[in-house]
Amino acid sequence: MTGADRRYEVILGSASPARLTVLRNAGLDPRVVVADVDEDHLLGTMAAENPGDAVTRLAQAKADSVIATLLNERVDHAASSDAQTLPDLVVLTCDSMLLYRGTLTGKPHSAQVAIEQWKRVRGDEAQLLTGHCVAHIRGLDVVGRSAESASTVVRFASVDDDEIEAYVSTGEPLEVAGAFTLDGRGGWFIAGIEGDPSSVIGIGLPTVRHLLRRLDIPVTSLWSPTSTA
Ligand SMILES: Nc1nc2c(ncn2[C@@H]2O[C@H](COP(=O)(O)OP(=O)(O)OP(=O)(O)O)[C@@H](O)[C@H]2O)c(=O)[nH]1
Repeated sequence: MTGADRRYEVILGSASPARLTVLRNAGLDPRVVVADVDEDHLLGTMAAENPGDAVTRLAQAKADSVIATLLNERVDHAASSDAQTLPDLVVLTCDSMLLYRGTLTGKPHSAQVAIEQWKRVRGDEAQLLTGHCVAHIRGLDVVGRSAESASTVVRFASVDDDEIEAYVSTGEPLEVAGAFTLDGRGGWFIAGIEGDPSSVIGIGLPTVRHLLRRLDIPVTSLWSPTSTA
């Protein structure tokens, strides 16, 4: 049986509504299983790591957490029937951070930090890094894993203080990496990007396609049936 013939269930190991929307708009209908990872603690142990490797390691840690949850589910199921009869699982996890002048930043979490972030980057450019991990589970075994990061140059417009205050007051930038959204109100203030827009929003479609191909899984075999089919 080739990768194109097998039945898969896609698992998005993320609480990110943006990642879910990107995947649904791109033809997948993932089940969400949120990872339980202390990202700040893990990041603290990776100070010396290359930034791209750091976000990839975070994505892999999220994958480890989600895989453990899924295998526990399956072990319970296997007690009552053969786990081999279950569909294969494709697990997707990510971690996004902004790299600016050598410093990685995640979500601001507060208005003050978001305002400071915008006043630093306005009129300048930075890289939005997203680490990706793809894992393939068959029965009770992880039969494949691949991971890599994607980098997109983001050019920030020369926004004025009033625009920054107005944007931050919406609350939108507080819980997104780099304190901006490309596909939301932040879009007014992004002068341009060089690279994959989906990776900026949270999950890079070309990167995931490439990682799936490494596991001999065509992304088209994961697509939901089209309404015209
Ligand atoms: N809508 C939108 N969200 C963005 C953008 N840039 C970053 N984000 C979000 O910022 C968040 C980055 O934080 P992460 O730690 O990678 O992910 P998370 O939201 O904590 O969710 P987990 O995957 O469960 O850790 C993600 O939810 C991204 O989707 C953007 O341009 N648009």
